Amino acid sequence: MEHFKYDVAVIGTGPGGEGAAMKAAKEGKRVAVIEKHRIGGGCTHWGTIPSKALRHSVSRLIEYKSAPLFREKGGNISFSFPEILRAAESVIERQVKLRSGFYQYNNIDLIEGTATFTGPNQLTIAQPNGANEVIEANDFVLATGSRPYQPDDIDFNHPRVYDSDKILTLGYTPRRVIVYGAGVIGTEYASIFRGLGVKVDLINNRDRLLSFLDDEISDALSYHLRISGVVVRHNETYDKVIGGDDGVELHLKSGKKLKADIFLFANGRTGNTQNMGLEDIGLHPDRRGQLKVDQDYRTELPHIHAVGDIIGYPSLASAAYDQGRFAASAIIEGQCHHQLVEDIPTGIYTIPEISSVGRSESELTDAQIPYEVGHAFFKDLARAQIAGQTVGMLKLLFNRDTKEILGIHCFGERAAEIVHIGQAIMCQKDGGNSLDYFVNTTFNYPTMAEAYRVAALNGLNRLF
Ligand SMILES: Cc1cc2nc3c(=O)[nH]c(=O)nc-3n(C[C@H](O)[C@H](O)[C@H](O)COP(=O)(O)OP(=O)(O)OC[C@H]3O[C@@H](n4cnc5c(N)ncnc54)[C@H](O)[C@@H]3O)c2cc1C
Ligand SMILES: NC(=O)c1ccc[n+]([C@@H]2O[C@H](COP(=O)([O-])OP(=O)(O)OC[C@H]3O[C@@H](n4cnc5c(N)ncnc54)[C@H](O)[C@@H]3O)[C@@H](O)[C@H]2O)c1
Repeated sequence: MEHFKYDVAVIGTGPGGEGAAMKAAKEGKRVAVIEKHRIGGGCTHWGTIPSKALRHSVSRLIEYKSAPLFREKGGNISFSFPEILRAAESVIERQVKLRSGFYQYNNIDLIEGTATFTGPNQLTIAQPNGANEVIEANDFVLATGSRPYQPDDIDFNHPRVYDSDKILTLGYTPRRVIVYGAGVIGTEYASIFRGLGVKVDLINNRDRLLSFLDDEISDALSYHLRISGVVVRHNETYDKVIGGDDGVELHLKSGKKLKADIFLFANGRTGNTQNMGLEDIGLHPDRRGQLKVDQDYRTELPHIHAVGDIIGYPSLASAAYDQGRFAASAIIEGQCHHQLVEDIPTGIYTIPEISSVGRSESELTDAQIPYEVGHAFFKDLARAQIAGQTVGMLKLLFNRDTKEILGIHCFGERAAEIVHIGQAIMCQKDGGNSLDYFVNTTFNYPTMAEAYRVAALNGLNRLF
């Protein structure tokens, strides 16, 4: 039987799938995209977008409560978790509408259903109406994302036990939450719940928070989470989680016991590669559901590419979109002419927000690179004082001989935006990457960007 044949079939409409589909369609390929849920992927529905929208509502609430002008007027504003969820849902709907349009305008066939390989060049798509559609394609891009890792010994069906997907169904504001896992997801959700006034225990199975960050930034996060009221416990591992009618108990291997209204497990993710017939065509995901790819995002089968969370690091929406485009260009041109930037920026939406690009102090010390440090504290910037956002710091690490910027580390309001100013200078070639830029340029005043001038001068003053 003849099946409909495409040049490229993309599975998943998260950032990875979207990047691949758009690039292939723009280059004139006949493209099909298969999605089992709704357009936008985990990024829009369970990951980046909802968590950032929740965090935005909470940080505005904190800002309102701490602004002297509003405090003088009185009025005790508070939000429930379902209320901030509703605000997030409205963003999700706008994203779905926007992204659906992209597929339509670019004449991409969108097929609703779950895709399984039934041959090296064939997909069978189980559709919601029970029908199966079979399509064939010359090339494939797998962009099926990831899901929360769920260890077998924790009962995620218990109504008080949540992961980062299920938490988006929580219908009330708990009084007390245990967040297990102090990676990016755990620390972001700890900030969200604490900002709502919920008592939070954050359990970390390592010895510091987000150890990939510069130590000073990681210490600042610990300090600010702690003074906001989050109880952070390091070097702990769960022994068992017991869900009851009136609460959930966490028993730690160290012998400690904690009780809360809900338990949020946020410790790791697994790639969505199961039940896709991959093994039948010769592709074998590892124990975390991830696939290996080469520099052109090709799996072991050269006509099947994989991007985004299913290939592991960096597992970011930002990177997944680029990877999708690169994979499509490899299909079209035979190889990728671009790669992800070497220094992938980090944007962590805790309260305070964190962002960095480039190397940390300990990495530079280990590499024996002679660097110097320039600091700017938000409390000393006019714009931060006006905005009442005085918690934060920008730190520039630069080569003391060449003044080349080696690392930018920031925490505080809008850190994830601020870091990109420095990133643009850092990636200049032929001497363009120099601290001097920030001293010799004129900044708008008052701005947060001015932090670069302050930090650069601070650093230069340390040279002798
Ligand atoms: C709580 C949380 C917060 C995050 N915050 C950030 C952040 O602030 N910044 C950032 O850059 N990244 C963030 N991330 C990571 C980011 O969301 C992911 O890296 C990104 O979504 C990965 O994109 P993707 O295209 O690989 O997959 P996804 O966005 O997960 O999309 C995969 C899609 O494939 C579909 N699919 C799966 N299997 C099939 C199948 N067999 N057939 C058809 N369709 C299928 C799924 O339904 C889904 O729609 C966060 C993640 C989480 C969980
Ligand atoms: N602001 C952001 O950029 C942002 C926010 C949230 C999440 N994310 C992305 O989501 C990813 C997941 O975050 P996280 O906080 O859950 O985890 P994490 O990456 O910090 O990992 C937590 C721990 O779980 C382990 N682990 C991971 N997957 C596992 C698996 N399948 N089985 C067993 N152990 C596993 C890891 O080794 C680690 O010890 C991050 O890597 C990040 O890229 C990004």
